[in-house]
Amino acid sequence: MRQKPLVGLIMGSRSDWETMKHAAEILENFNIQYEKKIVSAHRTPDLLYQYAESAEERGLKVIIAGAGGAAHLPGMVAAKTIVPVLGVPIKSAALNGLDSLLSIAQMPGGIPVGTLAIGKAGAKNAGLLAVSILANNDVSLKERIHHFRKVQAKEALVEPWEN
Ligand SMILES: Nc1c(C(=O)O)ncn1[C@@H]1O[C@H](COP(=O)(O)O)[C@@H](O)[C@H]1O
Repeated sequence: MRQKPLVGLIMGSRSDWETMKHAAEILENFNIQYEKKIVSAHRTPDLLYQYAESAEERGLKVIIAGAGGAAHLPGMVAAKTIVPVLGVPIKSAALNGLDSLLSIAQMPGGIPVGTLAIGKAGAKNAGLLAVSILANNDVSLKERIHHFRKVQAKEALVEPWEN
């Protein structure tokens, strides 16, 4: 039987997938059950409400939301659920993602969104943060994160003149 998704990976547009696929890659590498979906506060507001309102009872533990420009998606999702929301600012063409970053980060007190860096690194880190949150209740996942960090540290020291 397929397990229920623990992480919801959503994005405002299909054009965000190039960035958000880096979060998906992390979730897949750690073998986390997740679902992915295009949801937009602007273009599909009813779907957004439905998605956010049902997230908790559907068993989602973390939502990763990527959006660019007037990036209202993460904040609006957070307004409608108590499931933790991690926001990924997509690098926009007009303002290089600074618009996305500020739209996601500058939430009013009371409705938190954990904001990551702009673009690929932010998406990757959102995936890793979701894994860390889930690992609080999963010892074997914790061990795998420790292993990931060890491998990463080793790789960081590979010198460019080595072959
Ligand atoms: N920021 C939002 C929201 C939202 O916040 O709900 N919905 C779409 N968008 C963003 O519009 C940008 C351009 O979208 P298109 O490429 O589809 O024109 C995308 O980065 C998307 O996240």
